Amino acid sequence: MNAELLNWSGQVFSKGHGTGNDFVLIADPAGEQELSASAVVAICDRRLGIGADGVIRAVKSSNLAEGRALTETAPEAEWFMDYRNSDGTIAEMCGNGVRVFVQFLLDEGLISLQLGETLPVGTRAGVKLVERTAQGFAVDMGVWNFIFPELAAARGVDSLVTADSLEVARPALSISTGNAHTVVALANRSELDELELFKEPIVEPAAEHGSNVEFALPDEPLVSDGVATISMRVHERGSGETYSCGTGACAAALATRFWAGEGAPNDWQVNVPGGQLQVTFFIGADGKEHIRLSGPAVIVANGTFI
Ligand SMILES: N[C@@H](CCC[C@H](N)C(=O)O)C(=O)O
Repeated sequence: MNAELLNWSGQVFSKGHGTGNDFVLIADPAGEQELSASAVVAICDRRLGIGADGVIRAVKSSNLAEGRALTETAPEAEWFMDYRNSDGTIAEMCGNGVRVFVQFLLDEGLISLQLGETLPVGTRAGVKLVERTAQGFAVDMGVWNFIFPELAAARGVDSLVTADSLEVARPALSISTGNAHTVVALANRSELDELELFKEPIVEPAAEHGSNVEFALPDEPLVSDGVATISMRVHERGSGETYSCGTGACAAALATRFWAGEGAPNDWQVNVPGGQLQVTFFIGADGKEHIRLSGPAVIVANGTFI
């Protein structure tokens, strides 16, 4: 037994996923559980631990410094999603994780939320509004921005991405949807299927703290019945290739809409190895464009560290 896991003896957890992006979830309302990087690595180890793309700790916002900072402006965000990548690094936001987080709070009896009701959730990328829907949850992910706006405006791309299976470096566009993403458009299905993502793709120039890299393939035709569809695979910063990335699906839809030009729709379906996500762009009450991400959230098991 890994010594890190012994420290967790008696702690209960749940295992869940959103379109195959999987997490170990822990309730720690009082913020008493120390979540070291090495403990996260041990928990996420798929052979020696439980196995997951990340760990999510549910803490009352008032019991965490980052949460307290948020509640000064948004006191309604009672719960904070403390998200960690499988390599132990901290990430600002997780689009799949936030849906699974709310399902976990519901299953644990920590909140009540009827269909159509919305829960404000504190994250390191601000407060996200999570609505319970018949299919799972729909999240107002807030506003987005280009990471290198001058380059994006001048050239439509801002960096080059090198991945093992691609013979030449590909032009890409970097977008923040709360966390950093770099999106590459692929030419055909075999490029997507044969993509080699064991090694981290190289992005030049890189975003300040690195980025998640999405490889997107537009459907042909891109738009059908007013909805644009793309397929995507992702190499996540701090977790490697995953079956899905919610914030990444938003970035891939945004980049493809940008490249498609005027007239591209605001409703997108993003097919990922673990399922399907819906992304919609809309104008929020603040007059700015927001992203709405919808998809399922599934808890598959509850357990106890021994
Ligand atoms: N899988 C998540 C994103 C998790 C964080 C990411 N790896 C990062 O470091 O930014 C999602 O569904 O958005």
